[in-house]
Amino acid sequence: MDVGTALAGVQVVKGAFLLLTALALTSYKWPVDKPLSDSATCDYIVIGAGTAGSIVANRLSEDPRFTVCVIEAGGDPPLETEIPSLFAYLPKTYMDWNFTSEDDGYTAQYRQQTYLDLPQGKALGGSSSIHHFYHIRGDPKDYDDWATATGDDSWSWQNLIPYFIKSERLEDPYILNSQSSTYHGTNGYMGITRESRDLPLKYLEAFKEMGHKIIENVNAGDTLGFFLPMFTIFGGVRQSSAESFLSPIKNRENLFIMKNTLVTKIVIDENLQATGVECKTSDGTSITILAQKEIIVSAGAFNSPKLLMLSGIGPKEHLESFGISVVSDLPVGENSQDHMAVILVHQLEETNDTLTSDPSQFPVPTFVGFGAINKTQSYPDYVTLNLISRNSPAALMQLCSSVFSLHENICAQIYAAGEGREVLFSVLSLGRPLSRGQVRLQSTNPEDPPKIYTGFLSATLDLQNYVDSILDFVRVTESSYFTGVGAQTIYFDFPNCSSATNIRDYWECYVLHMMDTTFHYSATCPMGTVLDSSLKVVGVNKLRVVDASAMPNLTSGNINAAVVVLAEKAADIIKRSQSCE
Ligand SMILES: Cc1cc2nc3c(=O)[nH]c(=O)nc-3n(C[C@H](O)[C@H](O)[C@H](O)COP(=O)(O)OP(=O)(O)OC[C@H]3O[C@@H](n4cnc5c(N)ncnc54)[C@H](O)[C@@H]3O)c2cc1C
Repeated sequence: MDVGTALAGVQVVKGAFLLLTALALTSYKWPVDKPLSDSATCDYIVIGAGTAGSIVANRLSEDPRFTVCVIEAGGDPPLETEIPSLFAYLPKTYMDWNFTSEDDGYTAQYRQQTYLDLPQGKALGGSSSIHHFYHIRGDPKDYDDWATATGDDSWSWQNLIPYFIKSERLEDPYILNSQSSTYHGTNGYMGITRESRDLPLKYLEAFKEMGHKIIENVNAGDTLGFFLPMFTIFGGVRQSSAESFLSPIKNRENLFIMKNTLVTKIVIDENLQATGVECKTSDGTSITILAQKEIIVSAGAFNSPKLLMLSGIGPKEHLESFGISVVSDLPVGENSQDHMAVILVHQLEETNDTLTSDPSQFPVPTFVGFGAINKTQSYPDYVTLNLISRNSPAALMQLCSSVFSLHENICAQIYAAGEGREVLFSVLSLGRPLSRGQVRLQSTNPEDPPKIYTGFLSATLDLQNYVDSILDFVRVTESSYFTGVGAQTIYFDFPNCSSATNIRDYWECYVLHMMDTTFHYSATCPMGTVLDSSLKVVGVNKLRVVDASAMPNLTSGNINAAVVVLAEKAADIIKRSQSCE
């Protein structure tokens, strides 16, 4: 099979899903569309019903005295978003904003196109309706650094634990009977389960032999080691924020969700107070909705800074270059962070068995590792998500070319490696990269995408840290299991790397060829500079940002759990400020 055939197969399945979507099989689950008329007034307006927006809308509408209006650019998530094994079919569809990175002369230079696809969800649930289910809170240091950046200790790991607990409904007898059960909730809205297949266990032992710990519960604060991850899957169904936080409250009378409606501008009056939003409805009509109390921007790490900038909040020079009057001169869009992925592939034992896929589970057995380069350190430098394939070259091809978009020559080599073999497909990222990107306006047209500069490897130390992390990770080939089955690291044949004279040079070159995103866009409107520690936009009243853009820094590992905890705490802050009025 070649990449073209693999992608054509994916397109056929996507086409079939599109036909199914017309039947609206799952529409009964979601809140009905409640279109608002021009000049309608709500107490709270929430822009975007993604991971964060759905949570904020749920918590604020718990108080029946207040009306909460949610304006979401996308529609209902279709059936295929619910089924865990189908995640590879969700990007590059109408549920995706289909953003791409700018060609910065460095990112993705060795791909067919010199940009990266940056999928982001456009539906109720936002990116949690298309994400990959890993539920990993990150390291305590990540949150303690939030507390330092904001000068507010309530953002520390210890002080956020009650919010993690509040959101969760964990179903895992082993963890719930262990000492770390106190870190988990069993009554929250968001169902959580854990990898239960045995296949990853031999890998955990192999990494243990190399000096890594096997961690029982990475979400309890001790992160350095390898472990079976938790997932936002429950009862075989995706636990998007829409499924978890909106579906159960779809009949609340004070909750108004307007779907397929794009917010184009935040209206800010002469007293620097946010008073409403301009939007374009599904039939193209422009209307204004007014907010009595507050506006909460939860449009995600690319669209939130774009919307602020279109509304006059952002770097003065940049806004003025588009003729936008400056309301508050802030470094919006300047601290963009993401986990750059490097794909590593190991070929293991021969096998004719193919794993039977259970649609209700994460598609393949998986394990995760947090490693440190400096072995005396107590927090991780790198994170690896590891997927196991057995005699399934087509599944590997889908990962390579559809989930990620690597060069077709590389995908062809991965396909060949997977025929009749077990393969370990690993996604390695620095937990806390130093590189920073930027989000900028392309134009003043709200329908144009923003310009996104990933900034990957712009901090030169990151490249060295990737190489050190890879060298630490691939030591596993010396373990008994790997040597026993004659495992091989796949050293791809990159023409540009032929001049590498030593292994470090080769891995440097490798990183440049095998880079992609892990979809953890964040920190573009961070607390500490753009926002204060209660997520209020500096210099503007009645306006907060609550989503991945509000993080001062990335958390190690996948970030959905961090966005959830941020939104839970934000809702509490807003409710408390209400009761003080
Ligand atoms: C492909 C993919 C895989 C991922 N895998 C994982 C994983 O396995 N584990 C993990 O922890 N994290 C994962 N993530 C990351 C995680 O899902 C996101 O970080 C998280 O969902 C971001 O939440 P958010 O609230 O900031 O934004 P989003 O959830 O993206 O929500 C933003 C919402 O705002 C809406 N919106 C935007 N602009 C406007 C506008 N102008 N008007 C109206 N509505 C608007 C959008 O349509 C969207 O619904 C993944 C992400 C992607 C894309």
